[in-house]
Amino acid sequence: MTFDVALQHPRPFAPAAAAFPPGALKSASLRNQPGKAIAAIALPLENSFASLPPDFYTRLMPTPLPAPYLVGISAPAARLIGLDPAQVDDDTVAVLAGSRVPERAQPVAAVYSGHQFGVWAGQLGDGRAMLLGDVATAEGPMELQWKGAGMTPYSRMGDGRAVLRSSIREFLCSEAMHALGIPTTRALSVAGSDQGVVRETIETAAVVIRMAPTFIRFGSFEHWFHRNNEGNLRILADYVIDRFYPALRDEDNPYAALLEEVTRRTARMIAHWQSVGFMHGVMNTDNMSILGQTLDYGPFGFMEAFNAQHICNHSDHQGRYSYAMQPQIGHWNCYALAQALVPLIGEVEETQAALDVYQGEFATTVDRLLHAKLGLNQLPEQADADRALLDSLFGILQANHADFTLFFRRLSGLQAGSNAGDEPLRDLFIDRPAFDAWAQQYRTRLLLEGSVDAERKAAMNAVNPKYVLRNYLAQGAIDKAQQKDFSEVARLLQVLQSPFDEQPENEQYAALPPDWAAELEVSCSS
Ligand SMILES: Nc1ncnc2c1ncn2[C@@H]1O[C@H](COP(=O)(O)OP(=O)(O)OP(=O)(O)O)[C@@H](O)[C@H]1O
Ligand SMILES: [Mg+2]
Repeated sequence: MTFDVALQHPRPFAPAAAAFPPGALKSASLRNQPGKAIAAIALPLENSFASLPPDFYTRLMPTPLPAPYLVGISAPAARLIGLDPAQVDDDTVAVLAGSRVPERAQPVAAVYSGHQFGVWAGQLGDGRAMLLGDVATAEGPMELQWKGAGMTPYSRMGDGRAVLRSSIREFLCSEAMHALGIPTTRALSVAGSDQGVVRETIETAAVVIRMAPTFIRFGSFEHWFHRNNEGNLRILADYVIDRFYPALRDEDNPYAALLEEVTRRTARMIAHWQSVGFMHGVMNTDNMSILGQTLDYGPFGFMEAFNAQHICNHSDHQGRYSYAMQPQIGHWNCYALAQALVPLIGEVEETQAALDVYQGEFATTVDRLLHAKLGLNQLPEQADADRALLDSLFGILQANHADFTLFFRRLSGLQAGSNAGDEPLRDLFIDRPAFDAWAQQYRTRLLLEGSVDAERKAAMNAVNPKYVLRNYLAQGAIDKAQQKDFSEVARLLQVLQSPFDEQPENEQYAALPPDWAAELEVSCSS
């Protein structure tokens, strides 16, 4: 399938405003009363983000949840920040829940704006997320953020809380995506409480601790652009460049270089999503990380029965964020960021040039990833024929609604010289002759490059996951957790942390969804 990344721009670039009013925005006032800081765990926290002027955030304290308990912890994420996952005592759980604040924490909620479903939404901000600070790790400074820790000045109509259901989903998927090698924010933990939270029904509250070098979003830049505050726009861009993209400082126009690099990373991230069938569900510009990491796991889904038009977000009536649309929307979102950076870049042409790298970067990455999924080398003279081979593959996957993950995993077992081992693959298709015809083309292509079955199988199994977070698996863990049995959260996490391994004892986690899960719908409610 060729992904179409041509897009309708929201509007032409506006010229940079001649002058910006100084200090256009005062930071929102603090609504939460500061609580008492208690050294529950001795995290050596700094807060680099809080060194920005106060316009960028509000200092505040989380609202404690009563009697918190641990629902899940990611051992690798814990070790990354120097925590021993086996030593989680009550004080630590209280910190993970936002019920206690580490002594060195300087909690802040950040302001941002954004485009939601293609429409300018104005000011949003961390309505339920709060940054504790950052910790030095082997991978560089890592910010820790509570999600669901109470109201902030940016909560608007919301209650500042997150429910157990959505928190488990975010926790599991963050770590699953990381294990798949896809750029993403991480998740350290989920802590729950019996405190009720009103959604469609009454659910219970939970807090996830997320980790990322920064949670700055495209919408953080759009915020200052739309307020005509070039001073703060520049402060934010300089902060991001100096801290996260220091090599760009030496470029002739560091702001254009920033846009180009973020555009490239975004294109690559979305190419990775397409390659594993991940659908984000809410690709609003306030959910786009300035680091090109997957951010905000709400109504996401992994493709099961293949349908390029699949919409994983029950509330997305137009299908704006369907699987097939994701590449275009990634470009659209970069456009919104570009618009916000025009005042710093100066030249509209230079801005456009930085944005124009998107299609090429996406196409190159997706082509590389799809070749790897098929176990094929990229041969220049075969480029057109390979495109046709991929087009016909996606055509039969679509026509047969074949399971995306199982197809690619089983494909590694196909033999180049014989159809003797085809049955598990053929079984995924209703139209078996269509599969046979495609398999014959594929075999011809394998033989052309002298592909060796065993080598190809090993290489394909290293890129085609066996285990992804299917909605029904997440739901099974959630159902048990809602009965206070957290064992399935732990087990599923463990399975998903090695998605490419065979794990014979966990075969059932690679199975097709049961009938009851076919109509499972995921809403924005979280
Ligand atoms: N329960 C809530 N209480 C307060 N604000 C909320 C709540 N749910 C969402 N928001 C806010 O609504 C806006 C858009 O919500 P969205 O679902 O994209 O974000 P989120 O899931 O809360 O957070 P994040 O993007 O940090 O993962 C954000 O400003 C978010 O903080
Ligand atoms: Mg969000």
